[in-house]
Amino acid sequence: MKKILFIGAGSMAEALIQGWIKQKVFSPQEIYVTNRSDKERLHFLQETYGIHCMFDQAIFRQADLIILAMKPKDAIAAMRELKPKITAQSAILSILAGIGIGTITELLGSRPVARVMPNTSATIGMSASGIAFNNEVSTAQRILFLQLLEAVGSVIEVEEDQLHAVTALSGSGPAYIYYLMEAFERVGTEVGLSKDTVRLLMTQTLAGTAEMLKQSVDEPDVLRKKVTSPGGTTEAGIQALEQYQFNEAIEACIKEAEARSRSLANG
Ligand SMILES: NC(=O)C1=CN([C@@H]2O[C@H](COP(=O)(O)OP(=O)(O)OC[C@H]3O[C@@H](n4cnc5c(N)ncnc54)[C@H](O)[C@@H]3O)[C@@H](O)[C@H]2O)C=CC1
Ligand SMILES: O=C(O)[C@@H]1CCC=N1
Repeated sequence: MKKILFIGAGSMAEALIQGWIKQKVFSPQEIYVTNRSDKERLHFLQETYGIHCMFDQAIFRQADLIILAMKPKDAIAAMRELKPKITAQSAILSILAGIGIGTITELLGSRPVARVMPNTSATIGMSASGIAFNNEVSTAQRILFLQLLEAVGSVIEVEEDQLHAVTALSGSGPAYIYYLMEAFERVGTEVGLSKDTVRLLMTQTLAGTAEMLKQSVDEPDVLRKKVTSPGGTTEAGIQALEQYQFNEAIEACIKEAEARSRSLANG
């Protein structure tokens, strides 16, 4: 039986735990989770998923895989605390935004490290993840890491430096879409629909356009123009988006998030 140890028990850790249990990648008995001090949170996770939150410190030395899932701002101190507790054999899967593999091996010693940027859609097995490996990761471990992320969504291998852009786009991406949905629901009710009606219409519209983008040979601009009747409603809506600098807003959103990821790397 494997031993998977989460250091950090927040929303992303829970998304992976829930996804991996649901997809039967790991049994609850194989998952151990700890955090800094929030025992109530740990008990919630134990009660909800049947994982271990109270366990012998020996688990740190027996862990086959350690998942770094604390906040970047807490990561350096957390890894300093962790180093004496673990052996050189444990592989690391880090989901820490911004924190480089070099920093991890500096603090935890040379060992196989996979750096992953998933997103919270891992909860329902639909994460979009980017992954990068250091040279210590064997071919077998690389296959295992990719299988772990494929079990909770799509995964693509990138250069480590590209993970800053991955974080800005798909790591943070769900929040941008939720923010968009909040606006649709706010304005949709102002123009006479119930919140539930807007939720149904717009979740289906988002799902449908996502599937169109996956299945169609057309580029997004071609698909957009197929919706935009000259002088019609869509044209009026797009003109309003241009008037309020939609493209500039999206550019700033992604570039600011990418820059923040790089700043997290510098502590
Ligand atoms: N929330 C998201 O959508 C995503 C988050 N991430 C990354 O996942 C990591 C966790 O993010 P969230 O779950 O959102 O944060 P969170 O704030 O919900 O959870 C952070 C966890 O780390 C624990 N922690 C802090 N210091 C610790 C220490 N010294 N030892 C052990 N545990 C410690 C906290 O107790 C808490 O359980 C971050 O590095 C973030 O960049 C990556 C992809 C998506
Ligand atoms: O907001 C954050 O920093 C984390 C990383 C990507 C999504 N959430």
